[in-house]
Amino acid sequence: MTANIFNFTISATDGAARRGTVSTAHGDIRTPAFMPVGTAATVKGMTPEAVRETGADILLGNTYHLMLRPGAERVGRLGGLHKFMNWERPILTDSGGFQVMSLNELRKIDENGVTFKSHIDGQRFELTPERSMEIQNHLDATITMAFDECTPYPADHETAATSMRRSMRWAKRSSEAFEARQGYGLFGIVQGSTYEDLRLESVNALTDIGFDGYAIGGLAVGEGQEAMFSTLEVTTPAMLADKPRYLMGVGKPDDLVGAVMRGVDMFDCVLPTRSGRNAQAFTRFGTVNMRNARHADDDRPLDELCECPACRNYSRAYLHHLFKAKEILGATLLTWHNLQYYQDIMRGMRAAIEEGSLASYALDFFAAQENGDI
Ligand SMILES: O=c1[nH]cnc2cc3nc(NCc4cccs4)[nH]c3cc12
Ligand SMILES: [Zn+2]
Repeated sequence: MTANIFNFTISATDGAARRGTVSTAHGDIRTPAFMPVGTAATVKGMTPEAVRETGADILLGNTYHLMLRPGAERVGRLGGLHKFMNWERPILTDSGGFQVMSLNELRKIDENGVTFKSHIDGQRFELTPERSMEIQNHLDATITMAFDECTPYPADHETAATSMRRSMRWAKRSSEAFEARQGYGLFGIVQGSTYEDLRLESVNALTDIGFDGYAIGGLAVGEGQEAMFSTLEVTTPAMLADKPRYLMGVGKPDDLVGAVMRGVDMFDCVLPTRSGRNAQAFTRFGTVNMRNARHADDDRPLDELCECPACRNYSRAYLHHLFKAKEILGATLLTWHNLQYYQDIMRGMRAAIEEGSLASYALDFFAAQENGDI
């Protein structure tokens, strides 16, 4: 049922992990949640119905791509992203800043925002906190992300402080420009690189502004899992306990389990979809490259225990053939499998938190990843 207010309720906890529900104008999100990435208003190779069948409650859309093509105002005129891509459940859109900085060489950043040239037609664009809020409003995003700067990694303390403080000024401008609507939310983004004092300063600055949820940015940028986890260990305990926590751009299956155990509720990552198109399968026993010749005569399914269409109806030999022949069906089937496997991990953790058995879930998970037969 669609709520008319944006709300987060926690139904169980297990250590630092939380089992919750985010209720929104477009339906509920069961947390811990994984958001498939739908960059250009599509989860590549998947229909929205198929994405729903994997168990996803919410998708991510990219402001940078959509503002360039087909254009934010055009999507707005056509009824917004939900109608445009036929996904009526929650959609979170990012603010565009991260992708301008990571995808576009022809960009300039200053206190006001970022200016850049389109990689499609060379047209000049400007992204500011105010323009980003306007674009995400045209897209009719259920959850809007504040406009921030992801501090490059590594960064010395002074650089990280300067970058984080600019993002906090942009967070304030984002909050002031955001058009609040019943059932819609605005999330702030914590920065501060891997410095505990800066992370705490950023959490406090965002808490003072007041957001519907809080993302942890500036991670999954090459710092490695140990530094990511130690940064989470100092950051999540300082964040409001009754608001959703979203770790941006994460991650591999073991990142998800470790981050949920450290208090994270929401995730997005291109890995399951991008790897699926590149013949890499994520399974409970580890990753499998379906282009490897050893699969050519293997009549077994990818994973006997998986209920996705790829594992129910096809063999490894067939998947191997599809990738060798560069058939589109290979990308579709393996994308479906990877997304369903990611949702199975989230389902497993949601159930484990409800039972108070997340620690043993994690032990079994890591053991199978280590010595499974793949
Ligand atoms: O601080 C951030 N602010 C706003 N968006 C982000 C997205 C992010 N995505 C990753 N990692 C996944 C990656 C995707 C492409 C290159 S790295 N880390 C991220 C950090 C941020
Ligand atoms: Zn499967």
